[in-house]
Amino acid sequence: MAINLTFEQPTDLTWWPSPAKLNLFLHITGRDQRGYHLLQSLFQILDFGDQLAFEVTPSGQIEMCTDLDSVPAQDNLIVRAATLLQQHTQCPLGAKIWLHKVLPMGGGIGGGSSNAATALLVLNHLWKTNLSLQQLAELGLQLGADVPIFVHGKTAFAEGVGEKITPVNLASQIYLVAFPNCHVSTAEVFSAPDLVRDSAKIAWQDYIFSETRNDCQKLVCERYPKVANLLHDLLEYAPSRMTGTGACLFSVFDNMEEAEKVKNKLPNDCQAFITKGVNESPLHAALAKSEASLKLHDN
Ligand SMILES: C[C@@](CO)(OP(=O)(O)O)[C@H](O)COP(=O)(O)OP(=O)(O)OC[C@H]1O[C@@H](n2ccc(N)nc2=O)[C@H](O)[C@@H]1O
Ligand SMILES: Nc1ncnc2c1ncn2[C@@H]1O[C@H](COP(=O)(O)OP(=O)(O)O)[C@@H](O)[C@H]1O
Repeated sequence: MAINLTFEQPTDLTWWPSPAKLNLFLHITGRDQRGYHLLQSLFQILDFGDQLAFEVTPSGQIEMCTDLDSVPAQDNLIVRAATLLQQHTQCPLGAKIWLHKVLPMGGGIGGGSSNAATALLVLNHLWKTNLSLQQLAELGLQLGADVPIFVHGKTAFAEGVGEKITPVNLASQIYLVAFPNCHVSTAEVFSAPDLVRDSAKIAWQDYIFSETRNDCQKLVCERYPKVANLLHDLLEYAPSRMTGTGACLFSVFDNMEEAEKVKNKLPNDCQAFITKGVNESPLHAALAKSEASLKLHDN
């Protein structure tokens, strides 16, 4: 059973990264038999995100410690990921899991999916359940289309509903990510009759930011004036676009100073952060370090 415990941050546990992503472009190229939208998208992993801490317990219980009141424990993607891994591997162990949330939820920056991937990867490590990245990605796909991207932990070109992944190396750029203080439901966007669904397929090698789009952006801007207004402001300063099905927007910069100047001009009620794009998830770097140190201790 999953329960929410009082939020008390541990001081002596390792905090594991759970990074955000951007969709540098998002083209809708059709639909599959279920009606799900077939996409082409460039997922950029960011060096910024939530953090999770884990304590392995012998009880078999999954316990969530968070002040995130809006999501009941049993619906939390972290608990769902832990339970899925536990059931799939018949692992008798449990875990107490702390979440330090900084990413806006339902903003198209993948916070929930990333949290699920961090839970799968770290518990697989701590419980020694030894599933491969591919097996974890397949489990993760049951929780959400973007979970496999975060499990593989590479900036990547994705097709299908996000499960066909080709890692790509992008030059690191600086991103200002801004949340227009409104939530856009993915289901609402994908059920809109006037959504563009017939973009021509491209080869990712041909990717140039200015020649790609987010096919959901026009529709979201028409329905959500807050998104349209913030995008209008950002476009005055830098190349800018919506990520995922919104509502977050991002602007691309060559350096932190320029990004900082624009961030300072944003309205006060607009949550925003500046970070750099990375080709490998900070979680994978942390896991590699931890596994290497375990091997050192074993020898
Ligand atoms: C389009 C992306 C790009 O990153 O948007 P964001 O969620 O990040 O904004 C994601 O792949 C979103 O995937 P995910 O976040 O798992 O979608 P869900 O919330 O499960 O989808 C809600 C509903 O949207 C529809 N849906 C979702 C994904 C998809 N490729 N086609 C769809 O038609 C389905 O009806 C689904 O029931
Ligand atoms: N650990 C979690 N973090 C964020 N959202 C979660 C979590 N668990 C469940 N959810 C639910 O998933 C939804 C989508 O979250 P998120 O991944 O942050 O958005 P998006 O897919 O738009 O990037 C949230 O609105 C929330 O109801």
